[in-house]
Amino acid sequence: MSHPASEASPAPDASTSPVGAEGSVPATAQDAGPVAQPEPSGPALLEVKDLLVTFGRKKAFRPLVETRAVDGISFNLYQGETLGLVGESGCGKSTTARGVMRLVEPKSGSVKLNGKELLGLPIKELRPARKDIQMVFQDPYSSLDPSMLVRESIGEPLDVHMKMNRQQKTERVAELLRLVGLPPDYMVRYPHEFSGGQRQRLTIARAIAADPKILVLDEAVSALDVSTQNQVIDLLEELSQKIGLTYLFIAHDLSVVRHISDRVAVMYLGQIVEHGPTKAVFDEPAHPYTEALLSAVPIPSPKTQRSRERIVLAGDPPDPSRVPPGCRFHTRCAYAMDICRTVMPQPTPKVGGGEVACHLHTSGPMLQGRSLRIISTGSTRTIENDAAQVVA
Ligand SMILES: Nc1ncnc2c1ncn2[C@@H]1O[C@H](COP(=O)(O)OP(=O)(O)OP(=O)(O)O)[C@@H](O)[C@H]1O
Repeated sequence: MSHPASEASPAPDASTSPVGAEGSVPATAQDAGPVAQPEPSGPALLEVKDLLVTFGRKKAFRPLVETRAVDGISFNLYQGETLGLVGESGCGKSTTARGVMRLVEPKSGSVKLNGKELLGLPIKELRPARKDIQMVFQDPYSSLDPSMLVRESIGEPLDVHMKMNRQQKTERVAELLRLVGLPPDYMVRYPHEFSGGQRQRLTIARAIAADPKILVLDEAVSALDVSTQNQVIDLLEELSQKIGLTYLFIAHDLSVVRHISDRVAVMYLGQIVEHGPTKAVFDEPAHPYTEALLSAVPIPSPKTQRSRERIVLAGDPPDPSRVPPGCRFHTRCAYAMDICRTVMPQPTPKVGGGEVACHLHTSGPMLQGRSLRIISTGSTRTIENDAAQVVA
C-alpha cells in the first residue's frame, strides 16, 4: 500500500535477459513496457522460503495420496506494503496463509518474521510471535462469537497478549472502534446487531487489537457488496497509513487486488508462477497463466485500453495430488513447447521487476535470451521475438 522505494539498480538488458511479455498486441517503439523496478530493498518483515504444505489422504488398502497444496513457494513481505496473492480456486492461497501462521503445519521450508524462524518453534514460543501476524477471514459472521459483547470479542486478544486492567482494556477497545470507524458505545452490543460491513470492521478491530505488524486478509472483502467492499478497502488503506500495517491480501477479485496491492504474486497449482510490481504484472503479464487470468479484468486506464482478448482457460486445474510433469500449466497452455512437458521452469527476472517461471522466457533454441512478446489476434496466438515467430 505504501510504495516502497526502489533501489537504483540498472534495468536488465533486453537483449540478454528474460523479458516481460506483451499483453495482447505487439509493443511499439513508443510503448517500451514498464521500467525495471526491483523488489524493495532492506530486510523483509516476513520471509517465506521453500514453503511446502501437504495434505495426506489415506484410503484402506491403498497407498497414501499426498496433495502438495503449497509446493515450495518463496516470497518476501516488506514493511508497509501490500502483497496481493491471486490464482484460481484451489491453487493454494489460503493454505499458504495458514502455513505461514502455522494454522496448518508446513512439512518443510522457512518462515521468518522479523528475522525469527517460526517453523519448528515450540507452541509456547510461537504464541507471542503470532501477536505480530494476525488473520482476517472472509466470513465476518463466523469470526465473532455471537454470545459475546463486542467489548469481550475485541478485548480477547488483549487478554492473551497484553496485561491490561479493566479500565485500560475498555479504553483500548474504544480506541480500536474509533480506528475502524465505529462509535465507541457500540462495545456493549452483540454481533447480530451489526451489518456485514460493520462486522468486518469489528473483525479488523479484533485483529489489530494487540498491535500486529502484519494482517493476512484471506478473501476479507469477498462476502461484502461492492460499496461496503470499497469502504473496508478505504479503511485498510487508512490503517496502513495510520498504524503502519503491512498486508498479505488474498482475493479472487483481481480489480480489488490491482487497486490495493503494491506487488502481486500469481499462484498456480501450489506454486508462484509470476510475481512483480502490480502495474507491471497487470499491464504486461509475462506468464501465459497470468495473461489468461488478467484477460477477464476490465481495463480502467485509457492508456492501456488495448484490445485485450478474453482468454478462456480450458478445463479446471489438474488435481494437486497428481500434478503434471514439467511446467504444471502446460496442459492448459496455448503456447506449450516440448520442454514444458518435461522440465519445470525456474523463476527468472523479468523487465518491470519480479520474476516469471516460464520456458517461453528462458528456453527454446529460438527464444533464448531474446525479447519476447505474446500476441493474440482472434484465434491465433503468436509468440514473437526479434529472431523468430512461433504460432501456437
Ligand atoms: N484441510 C485440508 N485437507 C485436505 N486438502 C486440503 C485441505 N485444505 C486445502 N486442501 C487442498 O489444498 C489445495 C489448496 O487449497 P486452498 O484452500 O489453499 O486453495 P485456495 O487457492 O485458497 O482456494 P479458494 O480460493 O477456493 O479458497 C486444494 O486442492 C484443497 O482441496
